[in-house]
Amino acid sequence: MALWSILKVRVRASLRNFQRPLTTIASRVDERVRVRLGEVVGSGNVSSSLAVREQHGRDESFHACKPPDVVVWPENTAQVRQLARICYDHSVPMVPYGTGTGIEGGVVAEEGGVCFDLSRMTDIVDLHEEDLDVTVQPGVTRVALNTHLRHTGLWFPVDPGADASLCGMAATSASGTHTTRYGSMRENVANLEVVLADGRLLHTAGEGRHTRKTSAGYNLTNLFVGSEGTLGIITSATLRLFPQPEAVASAVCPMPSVTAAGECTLQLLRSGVPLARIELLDDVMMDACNRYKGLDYAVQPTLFLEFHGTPASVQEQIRTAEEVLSGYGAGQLRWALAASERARLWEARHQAYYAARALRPGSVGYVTDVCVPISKLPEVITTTKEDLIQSRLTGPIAGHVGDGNFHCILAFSEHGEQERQRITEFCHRLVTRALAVGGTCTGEHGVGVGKRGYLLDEVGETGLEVMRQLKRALDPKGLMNPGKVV
Ligand SMILES: Cc1cc2c(cc1C)N(C[C@H](O)[C@H](O)[C@H](O)COP(=O)(O)OP(=O)(O)OC[C@H]1O[C@@H](n3cnc4c(N)ncnc43)[C@H](O)[C@@H]1O)c1[nH]c(=O)[nH]c(=O)c1N2
Ligand SMILES: CC(C)CC(=O)C(=O)O
Ligand SMILES: [Mn+2]
Repeated sequence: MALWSILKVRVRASLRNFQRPLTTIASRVDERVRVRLGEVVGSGNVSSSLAVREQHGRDESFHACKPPDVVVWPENTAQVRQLARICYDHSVPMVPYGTGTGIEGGVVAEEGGVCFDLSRMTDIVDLHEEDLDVTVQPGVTRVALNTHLRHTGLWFPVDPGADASLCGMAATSASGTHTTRYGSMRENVANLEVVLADGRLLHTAGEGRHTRKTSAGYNLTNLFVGSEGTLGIITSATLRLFPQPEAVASAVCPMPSVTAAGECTLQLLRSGVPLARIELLDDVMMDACNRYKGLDYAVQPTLFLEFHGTPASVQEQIRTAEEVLSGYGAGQLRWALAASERARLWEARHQAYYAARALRPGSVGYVTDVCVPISKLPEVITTTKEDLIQSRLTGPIAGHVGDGNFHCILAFSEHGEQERQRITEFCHRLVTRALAVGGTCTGEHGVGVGKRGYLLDEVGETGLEVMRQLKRALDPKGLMNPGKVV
């Protein structure tokens, strides 16, 4: 098929996703099943109310709501296993739900079924301070964990903007602004407890094991990291912890262009400065953040930087970074040294999504999430900025540039058909551009329903077939979060 025809088919498929109305799929959960589910969790922990189902049938993205038939709130792993067994016996789909902050429609109940809301499993089960690790249940969020750890001198660094559940973060292979230094969920999960579709219990690294490394057999832990609820329900995660840095300094640094910011980022990474954070916000994003958070930063492409270490090492890192920055035309750095100032700065970055949408009150957000080899970042981000202008789209750019990962946040009105089409076409061009230079269609948000059409291009026929074989082996009836990823 000619390239143009492929593009048209893809765009049409994406538009269908956009336009799908809120639908209620014929219930596959009959009264008999509902009663059995209620017997496991108790009547206060199961609901078929439309409001509750609609709330669970969508995430924070534009993807159309499809409510599950029933929502259950298990309180422990034994209950999750019993519920899964009932669903398995009756061939009912299961959709795990963390905090619903996903961006690719991961919790949308494509085929109805039972939504497992895990927010009532909130125990921090095992904290091994000497081993630098902790085991948490799926209702524990990243902020709750770090609040709990505050007085231990330890912390968990993976920080998506939202206060997501840590098991949901494992399920989507999330990352955040600290990933450039501390890694994403892929590097920071040591073990997972998983309830499989038929109710069996799996410990991906063996029960009770929490080592820094292992070479014992297949890496089942990282099979489940990023599996988006399609292989099983994560009922606990063992996570690596880090000592809280002794000294921290953050800075805001205006740059002459996104190209200069991208090239400067590369040079900073090559210089060996162990940057704790390096984020790019373009001029439109800076304007949005200023307005949304009442800030007064210059409206131009800007790097947000952070350095961690001993006081002496932070000073040295800053000296090297300033030398590099000045070579790329950086403006005056504005420092945020007090904890409260730093918190304000990073809160503005974490809420970039809402700031972008506030540029158009009442809008919904379409978020892109490409990641490219870091050497390709300046070129891809520059072309993307030009494409945005040519397409007459308002799409602030926010990037975890230290990882080669960036987002355009396209705020649009649900009623503007032509604009939707331009957005879909722009997003398709962006993913194609990223794939062409050895990149990925999603650096951190996952495939969900939004990126399914790109997996084949990215991993190839054999890659996709092996993924599907794994799925069939673990979920032979296709009940785990159907319609997602593969
Ligand atoms: C403002 C803002 C800012 C950001 C983000 C969102 C928003 C609204 N995100 C996206 C989102 O926070 C991220 O994908 C989280 O990992 C989602 O976690 P939830 O608990 O909300 O999962 P949610 O409930 O949304 O589910 C997401 C997927 O995981 C599955 N799932 C959830 N819990 C599970 C469990 N216990 N077992 C098995 N499957 C499970 C679900 O079935 C679904 O497929 C993000 N992301 C990112 O990586 N970096 C970022 O910087 C940001 N920033
Ligand atoms: C909604 C997205 C733009 C959130 C995200 O990944 C980010 O802000 O980095
Ligand atoms: Mn992000």
